[in-house]
Amino acid sequence: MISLEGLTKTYGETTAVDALDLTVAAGRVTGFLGPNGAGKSTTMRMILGLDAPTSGSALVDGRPYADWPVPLRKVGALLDAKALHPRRSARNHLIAMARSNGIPVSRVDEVISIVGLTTVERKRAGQYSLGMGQRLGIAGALLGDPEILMFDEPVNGLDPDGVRWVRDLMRSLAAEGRTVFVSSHLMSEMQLTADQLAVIGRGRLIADSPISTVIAGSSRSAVHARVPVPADLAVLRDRLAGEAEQVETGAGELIVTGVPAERVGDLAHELGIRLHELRTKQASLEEAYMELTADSVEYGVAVAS
Ligand SMILES: Nc1ncnc2c1ncn2[C@@H]1O[C@H](COP(=O)(O)OP(=O)(O)OP(=O)(O)O)[C@@H](O)[C@H]1O
Repeated sequence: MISLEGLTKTYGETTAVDALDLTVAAGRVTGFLGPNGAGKSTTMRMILGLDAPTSGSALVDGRPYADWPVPLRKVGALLDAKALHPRRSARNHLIAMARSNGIPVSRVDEVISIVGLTTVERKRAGQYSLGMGQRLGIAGALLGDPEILMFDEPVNGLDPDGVRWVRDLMRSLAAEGRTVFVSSHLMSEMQLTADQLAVIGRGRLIADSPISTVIAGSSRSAVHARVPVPADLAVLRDRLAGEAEQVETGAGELIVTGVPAERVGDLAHELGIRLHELRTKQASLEEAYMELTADSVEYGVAVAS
């Protein structure tokens, strides 16, 4: 488990992370989302003790990362896949990491095989493609067989096969009961990978909810009710107007937000109105995310109105 309490980091005038309270639980994948510059990497760096908080705390299983006797066995992280010695082979890089953390070299062979780098393990890291570097970074994160894993943009540069592999890996790590905390800008991928979402903007927490709640909360998630008799459509619309967030009338249908399909169905039944279709159209995570962060985008492009 990762616990952030009042976590704050300022760099001069910039508040990168602003009084963040967040618990990242074990046994699920928590997606860490937010626009560029929102403070995701800074938060992850503070969890690993690479940056000191200005105030507040970041604890892993109740203690600061550096207080664990062998931190790499507690938390494995991929923060910057390019932070490698270019002349060192993947194998030697991992052996050096293993030795300095008291991890047996046999584990190096295991993780190289898990990430699929066996055929290139003796090649210098400087000659690796972006995707191979990501795989090596993930191997480093897995080296200590840690309970907690953090990945900053792990699918950057991976081909579709690699993206799927990372998704399956994260799901299986969480299924083993580990804490998986992963940042990404790829919403379609997060929708397939994460159980829980922590969304930040300008260093502040915007949402901390199951992914289904984030999607259900979007105004793009709506109930569509097809009503064959126009007079009935108007009656049902007027009845819903009092309790729905929004009721729009389309061609022979009502589009209702803020009221579940069950309620629309029950009301139609009470009013003796026939429905030919009643369905919930879910927003995509991308749509929900764009709404949530609309006020927090710092580096957006001005749109002509
Ligand atoms: N070492 C530093 N010195 C000064 N400012 C910094 C430093 N590190 C980060 N910042 C600033 O802190 C803010 C948060 O940056 P951070 O890299 O944590 O955001 P992020 O959410 O990871 O962004 P991205 O999605 O673009 O990677 C930004 O305004 C950034 O410019």
